[in-house]
Amino acid sequence: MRRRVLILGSTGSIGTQALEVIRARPERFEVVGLSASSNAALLRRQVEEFAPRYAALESGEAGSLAGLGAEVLSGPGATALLAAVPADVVLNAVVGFAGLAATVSALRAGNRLALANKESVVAGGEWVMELARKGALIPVDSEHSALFQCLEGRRREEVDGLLLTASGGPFFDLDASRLAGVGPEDALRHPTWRMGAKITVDSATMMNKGLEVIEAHHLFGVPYERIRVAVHRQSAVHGGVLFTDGSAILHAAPTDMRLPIAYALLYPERLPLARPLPFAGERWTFEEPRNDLFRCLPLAVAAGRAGGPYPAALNAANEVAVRAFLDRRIKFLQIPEIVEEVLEVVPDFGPLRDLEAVEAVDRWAREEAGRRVRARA
Ligand SMILES: NC(=O)C1=CN([C@@H]2O[C@H](COP(=O)(O)OP(=O)(O)OC[C@H]3O[C@@H](n4cnc5c(N)ncnc54)[C@H](OP(=O)(O)O)[C@@H]3O)[C@@H](O)[C@H]2O)C=CC1
Ligand SMILES: CC(=O)[C@@H](O)[C@H](O)COP(=O)(O)O
Ligand SMILES: [Mn+2]
Repeated sequence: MRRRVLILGSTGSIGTQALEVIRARPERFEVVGLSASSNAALLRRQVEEFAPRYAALESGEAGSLAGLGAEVLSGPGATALLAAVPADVVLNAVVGFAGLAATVSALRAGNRLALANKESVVAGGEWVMELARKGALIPVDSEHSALFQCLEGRRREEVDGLLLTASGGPFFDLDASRLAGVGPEDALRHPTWRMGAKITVDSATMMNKGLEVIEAHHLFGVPYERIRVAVHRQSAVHGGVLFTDGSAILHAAPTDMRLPIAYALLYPERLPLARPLPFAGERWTFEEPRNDLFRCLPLAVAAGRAGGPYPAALNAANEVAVRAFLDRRIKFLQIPEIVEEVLEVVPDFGPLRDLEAVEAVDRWAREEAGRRVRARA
């Protein structure tokens, strides 16, 4: 049976790799819909190649998608609308908080969600997980796909904790004085993965690992004190489950996002996309994170533990600060500074029980962070 898939964020790093998987095995998939933010030219080429029933564009030249046989959804909210179209699986590969509405829409429609957009789970927290419990969510983030695979068929009461590995990013060996001078071109040189700009900067600050700790806490229901992070420069081991008898089951795979993407799209089947690692001759190292220098990881864990509006505020402040860093309006070390300052002034937002409530926190934190960026620019 061909899986009917919707790819949200089809023009990005995850989206294009998902289409590579589909291109390699066209007999296994039917692309029902594709969506992008503003890259109409690439979306048009994708529509020409994959002939989906729907094409969605949030902003930009939607007129250029006309005449291809696809129904065009355009304007703000087009992606979330597409996410509710009946499908076997929806891949959410949108970047940032903008992906939350689509996550909610897919889950509410009863669609299975292959989730790359970690910001949805970070900002939406328990409330999104309640929606996910009613439907089905398969993680795409490499560490969470690893954990998902290690947990399959295990007795939950025998799980003692989780291990997330971090590459350490391009700056792990630098000292504070050198870190102060790094620019976007340095941060965008990830040592092991090729990814979109936002997540690549998050990897360099270690915010990516902080977001992933929160993501793991919600996806797998494991308390923060039982989630460990180890810096593993080789990015061969992606995660592991620690058991009460002292055993650990680790997941190792090539640094190739097509594997977790394909696993989530065709779950529980595996596609022969790559060869296993050679193992013999490899050297693997596991180190403590440098929390004194890379403040985003402990800030994120503290926000996760605080709960309520804190993770959404952390995420929004980070998105604003990363954008400003990429635009050279602030320095690298000002990213954690701004995030920390915003977290210090989070007011009481009451319980976050719907999208509007989470969006209110996001808006507030963006304003707070934006003011702090302008003060430094
Ligand atoms: N890249 C990777 O290897 C990994 C990524 N992830 C996560 O996956 C998600 C996507 O990352 P990545 O592919 O790197 O990001 P990219 O920046 O490469 O791509 C983002 C995609 O989202 C679309 N998009 C941006 N804003 C909106 C919006 N407001 N509404 C709808 N679509 C939008 C973009 O469209 P357009 O091109 O038109 O701007 C693009 O298709 C992130 O949450 C990231 O953390 C997780 C693990 C690994
Ligand atoms: C591929 C993937 O899942 C990324 O989230 C990756 O883990 C980023 O690498 P870091 O370990 O450097 O954050
Ligand atoms: Mn990851």
